[in-house]
Amino acid sequence: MVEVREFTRQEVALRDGKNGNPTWVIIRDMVYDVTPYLNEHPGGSELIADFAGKDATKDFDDFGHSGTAMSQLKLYKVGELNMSTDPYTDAEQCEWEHYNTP
Ligand code: HEM
Repeated sequence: MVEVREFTRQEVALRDGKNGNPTWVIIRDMVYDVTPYLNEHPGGSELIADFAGKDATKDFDDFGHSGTAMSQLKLYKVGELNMSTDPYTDAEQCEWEHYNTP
């Protein structure tokens, strides 16, 4: 069985694109290293760089990215968010679930 790598939000936050760090983003509980994609992004590198080390789910969805964008994203997956250590408080978690529930 392939082992899924899990990361906490704090671990992802260390990959903030600064000081030579890679640029990781969280989208729907998945963790992506989009460093090689920054300069290929049709919306420009800045829009993604703003979310380096952070959760970009809402903004990614708000733009209404195509299926192509979603499949591009898959190429950069490095793991999943470790939900059991998620530091979100209950209230934040509710808000999170609110915009992630179809
Ligand atoms: C992190 C992974 C991301 C990937 C793989 C990605 C991929 C893409 C792709 C493939 C397109 C071309 C249109 C389409 O197929 O939908 C696109 C366009 C665009 N994206 Fe992203 N995107 C990402 C993140 C973001 C974020 C976080 C934002 C906003 C905060 C953003 C804003 C935009 C905008 C504004 C365009 C339109 C550019 C234009 O047509 O002038 N993207 N993106």
